[in-house]
Amino acid sequence: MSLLVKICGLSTRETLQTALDAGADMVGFVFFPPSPRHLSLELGRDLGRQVKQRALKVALTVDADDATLDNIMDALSPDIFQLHGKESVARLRDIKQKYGRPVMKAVPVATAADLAVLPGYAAVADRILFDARAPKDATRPGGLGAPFDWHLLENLDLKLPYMVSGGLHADNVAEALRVTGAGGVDVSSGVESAPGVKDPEMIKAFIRAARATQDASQELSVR
Ligand SMILES: O=C(O)c1ccccc1N[C@@H]1O[C@H](COP(=O)(O)O)[C@@H](O)[C@H]1O
Repeated sequence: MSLLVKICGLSTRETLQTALDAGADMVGFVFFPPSPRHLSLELGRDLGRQVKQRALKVALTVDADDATLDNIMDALSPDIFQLHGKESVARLRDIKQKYGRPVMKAVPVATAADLAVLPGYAAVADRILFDARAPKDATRPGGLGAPFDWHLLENLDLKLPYMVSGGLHADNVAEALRVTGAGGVDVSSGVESAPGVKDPEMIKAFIRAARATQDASQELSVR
């Protein structure tokens, strides 16, 4: 299966276009006011139209209530919800049922014990996103540019597609993929020049570096 590359936290027409032209499979839009990447519904609507089905639109939310999700559905009509808070398995089930969209559950990782939640989520989620666990005093549960110990995923037996995120950038994405065996990668801070400010060249470099790992493994498999 081909590698999925997600560029998250896009907030301008220019950088969204860069991500689309560079071949991002998923483009992420953050609806979480404390984030420097938070989008208004109006901007979400505008950027969503620009995607024109060239990539999957991902709505990132954190413990959002139904009223918030209703508004995001109306503005962006996301292809996937990325649930990055403490949403329960029951809440995932409700969201899937009410909105008819797949859900990608972010699982914060700091130690092996953090993986104990997987059987519960795996029964309902469509995809898992492993991210570094944020420090207790962080203002947001992700998008902090911090990696986790990828070796914790080395012997993972998960019958569900999964992606990895947290502190990825063009120079470490190949190693993250090699160690974790993930089917996709997600980046925000690693393609920014400052929090919330995406850099077109860094976006292109990240996608190139991720795709290069895929090209290398395809080359090996035909030998
Ligand atoms: O991007 C944010 O501001 C954000 C806010 C709240 C939850 C998650 C957020 N971002 C996601 O966090 C991971 C890791 O990001 P980074 O590359 O380390 O900056 C990624 O999945 C983002 O989608």
